[in-house]
Amino acid sequence: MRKADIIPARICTLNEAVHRINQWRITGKTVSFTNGVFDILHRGHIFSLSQTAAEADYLVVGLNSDASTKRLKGDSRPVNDEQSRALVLASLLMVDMVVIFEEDTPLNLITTLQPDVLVKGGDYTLEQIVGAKEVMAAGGKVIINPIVEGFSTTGIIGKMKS
Ligand SMILES: Nc1ncnc2c1ncn2[C@@H]1O[C@H](COP(=O)(O)OP(=O)(O)OP(=O)(O)O)[C@@H](O)[C@H]1O
Ligand SMILES: O=P(O)(O)O[C@@H]1O[C@H]([C@H](O)CO)[C@@H](O)[C@H](O)[C@@H]1O
Repeated sequence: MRKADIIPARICTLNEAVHRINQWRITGKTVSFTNGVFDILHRGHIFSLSQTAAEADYLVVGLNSDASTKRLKGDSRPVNDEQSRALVLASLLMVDMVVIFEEDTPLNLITTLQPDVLVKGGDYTLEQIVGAKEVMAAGGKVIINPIVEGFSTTGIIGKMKS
């Protein structure tokens, strides 16, 4: 498959994701998962995605839809629409799959995909990480990656406004 075709092919519906992950699992591969809005990509995202990718054979990213993002981060967000954010994530070397979710949280996505490793950034405590209990109950691992200080989408927007 040409590189240009590989990138959009990484953006999956939930059903496509279940099927593809089952294929990966048949060959004994492991899956790590992280989720977020990933609105204006920055080096903190790259660090978090790289940390998550390093934990398993394949990296799946749960991406908040535009409607979910608005409920979570306010009406002025996202800056970039869900298809654009999905394409940017899918174009990253360490990302193997992107699944957009409409809900307020990725709980249904996580319990459906049952990743071996769930990773979130240090802006969350273990108790705050949606899906952590379920992943650990299924024998998986939950990792909180350090925060790269000084990098956030909100901060970038603020700098652009000032
Ligand atoms: N500076 C950072 N260092 C490490 N991880 C980060 C950093 N910023 C965000 N992350 C992680 O990246 C994922 C996506 O976070 P998100 O899209 O909310 O980024 P953000 O820059 O914090 O956005 P916003 O400013 O809109 O809240 C989350 O797992 C979050 O923990
Ligand atoms: O980009 P964010 O704000 O880091 O991503 C949110 O993460 C929430 C987190 O998983 C809670 O434990 C999640 O509930 C929310 O939908 C966003 O993905």
